[in-house]
Amino acid sequence: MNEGRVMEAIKIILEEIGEDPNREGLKETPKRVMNLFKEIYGHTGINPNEELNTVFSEEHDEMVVVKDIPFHSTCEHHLIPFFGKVHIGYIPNGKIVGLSKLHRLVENTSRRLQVQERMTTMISKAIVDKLSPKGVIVVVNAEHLCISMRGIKKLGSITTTFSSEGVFKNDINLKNDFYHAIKL
Ligand SMILES: Nc1nc2c(ncn2[C@@H]2O[C@H](COP(=O)(O)OP(=O)(O)OP(=O)(O)O)[C@@H](O)[C@H]2O)c(=O)[nH]1
Ligand SMILES: [Zn+2]
Repeated sequence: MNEGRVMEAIKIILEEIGEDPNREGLKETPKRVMNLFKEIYGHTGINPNEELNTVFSEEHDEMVVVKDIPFHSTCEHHLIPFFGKVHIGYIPNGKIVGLSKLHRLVENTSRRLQVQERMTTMISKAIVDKLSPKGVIVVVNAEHLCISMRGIKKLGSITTTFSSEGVFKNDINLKNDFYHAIKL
C-alpha cells in the first residue's frame, strides 16, 4: 500500500464532504484511516489455505464443530462493515486442524473486501483443500450496515449463508446434527 497516496485520497474525501482536514480533530485522520485500511484489508490477495498449515494425523471420525466465531468484514459494494458469526463443522478423514487455525481462516477471509456468499464458500473450500475431510459445512450469520444504516435502512435483519461439501451435501440427518450443535 502506498501510504502517502492513501492519506492524500482520504484528505480529498474530507474536503469534498465539506470538512476542514486541517482542524485539530481531523489532522491525524488520514493517517488513522490508512492504518485502519491496513488492518481491515490486510489479507487481500492472501490465499486462505495458508492459514491451515498446522494439521495433525488423527483417526477421529465424528463431526468437529466450532461455533460462534466472530468476524467483521467489509462490503465490497459500499465499503462499510458487515459482521456476525461463523459456524464451522467438518468430519475428518485422517487429519484434524489446530482449532485456532479455523479462527485464523475466518480472519483471513473477512479482512478484505467481500460479499457474504463468497466468504462462506472460501472458508469451506480452504478446509476441503487442506484437510480433504469427509465433509464440511459452514454457516455465516451477519448484519450488513449497508442494509441497516443507509439505502433501505432496515435495522436488525440478519443474512444467513450456507456452504457444504462432501457428506454434508445430501445427508439431511448430518446437517441436522450440525444445526443442532450450533442451535440454529
Ligand atoms: N448477495 C449479496 N449482496 C450484497 C452483499 N452486501 C451488499 N449486497 C447488496 O449489493 C447490492 C448492490 O446493489 P446496487 O443497486 O448496485 O447498489 P445500491 O444502489 O447502493 O443498492 P441499495 O443497497 O439497494 O441502495 C445491494 O442490493 C446490497 O444489499 C452481500 O454480501 N451479498
Ligand atoms: Zn453493502
